[in-house]
Amino acid sequence: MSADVRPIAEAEIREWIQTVNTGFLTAARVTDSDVDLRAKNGELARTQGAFDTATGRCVATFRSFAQRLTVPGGAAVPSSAVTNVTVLPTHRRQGLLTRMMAADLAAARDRGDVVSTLIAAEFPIYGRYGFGPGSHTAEWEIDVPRTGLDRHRPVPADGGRIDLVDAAEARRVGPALHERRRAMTHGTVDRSAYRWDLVTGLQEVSAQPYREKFFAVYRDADGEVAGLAAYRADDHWSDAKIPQNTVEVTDLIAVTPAAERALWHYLCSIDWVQKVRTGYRAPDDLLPRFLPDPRAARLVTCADFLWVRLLDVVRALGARTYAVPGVLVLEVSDAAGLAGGRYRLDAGTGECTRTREPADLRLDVGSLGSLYLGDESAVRLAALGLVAEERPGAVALADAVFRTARRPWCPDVF
Ligand SMILES: CC(=O)SCCNC(=O)CCNC(=O)[C@H](O)C(C)(C)COP(=O)(O)OP(=O)(O)OC[C@H]1O[C@@H](n2cnc3c(N)ncnc32)[C@H](O)[C@@H]1OP(=O)(O)O
Repeated sequence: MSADVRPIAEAEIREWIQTVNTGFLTAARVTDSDVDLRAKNGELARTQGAFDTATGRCVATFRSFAQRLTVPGGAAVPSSAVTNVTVLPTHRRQGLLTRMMAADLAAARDRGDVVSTLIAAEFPIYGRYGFGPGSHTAEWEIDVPRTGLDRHRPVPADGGRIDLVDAAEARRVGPALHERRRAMTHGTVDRSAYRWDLVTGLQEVSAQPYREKFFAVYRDADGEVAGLAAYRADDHWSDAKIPQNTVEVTDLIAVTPAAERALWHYLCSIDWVQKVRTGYRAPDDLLPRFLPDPRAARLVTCADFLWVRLLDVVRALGARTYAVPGVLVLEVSDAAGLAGGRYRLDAGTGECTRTREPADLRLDVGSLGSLYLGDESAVRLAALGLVAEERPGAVALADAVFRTARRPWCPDVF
């Protein structure tokens, strides 16, 4: 079967969304509102489709959009975020994703994007295109009675206060809070106005119907908003008429540890609630240690999350800061020919340049993507045979240079 791969036209949006829904195993029918939202919020030039040459039908989809990724030290680099990747089951393993990805990465590099990012549906898909797992995510289930928290005193002890607000108020205060957190958390990406509309129910797409939530805002002792939690609860009672509700947290944005602590305490203090599912958090989240008994928080998910593909090594490595000084010469291989070469990183000055000096380490661009945000250990990659040491001590130095005290975290799904 042959297919043409190209950006879609406006008249093809409906069929393109239907293909996304089918590829993601969602039977939802595409509505006029879905089409309008995609037309307003997607750049058609960056929205690719593959069209079967025999039938003319859209059989594969791919989209990228402009994003900002916070790197260690707090700078934000321009990223091309990849999403809505699907190939119909009838057309898989014929190279369609490979063609769409090649076109998108080349365009992103030509545009001047420093990295490309995505959240992989399955681990084995994207390594071949030069992406590496750059951050991880974790989820806990809290056994509330076991926490040891005093659930009869949910009011913050630090002079702050918590108020329940409606979705419109959450939509109003949320973006500034999210931006503050993005600037202080490497691995975080910006959240668009469109996404804010979706998570607060102001807009809805048929493939992901909105379910009502509660929103709690934390204000510190000075009255400044420093945290927001969005959550839902189910309605379970035992035969003995004992409430056994579970709270599912969909978002908890805090810009101070005090706000974070107060919101978790609040969520664990709601009458009837026996369990709290935290939603995706940082793998080194403070949460378990906020509880008098941290074992009450059982880790239920720990997996790779944000994948990073370096497109411009000089700008990428030059944008972040490093834990310790040191000079490393990296020989980076890139099968796609986009970012390969030999680079000299001076971690003391933060400068990265192309060089002809002998290499200290050899690695491929995906492994550099795994090191980039500070999550992965060079020592571990060397043990796996993914980093080769050309100068004794270079692996240990790379480990010290690249890693960060707190692990990167991307709270947003895109
Ligand atoms: C960022 C996001 O949107 S993540 C969402 C990804 N989409 C999904 O998971 C939806 C369901 N899956 C699909 O739609 C498709 O299988 C895709 C998009 C993952 C792959 O599309 P395809 O057109 O089949 O990929 P393509 O033919 O270009 O495959 C290239 C290579 O990757 C391999 N590959 C592709 N998908 C997978 C997979 N899921 N697991 C393991 N290997 C895979 C292929 O076997 C092939 O390897 P080969 O060259 O050694 O034969």
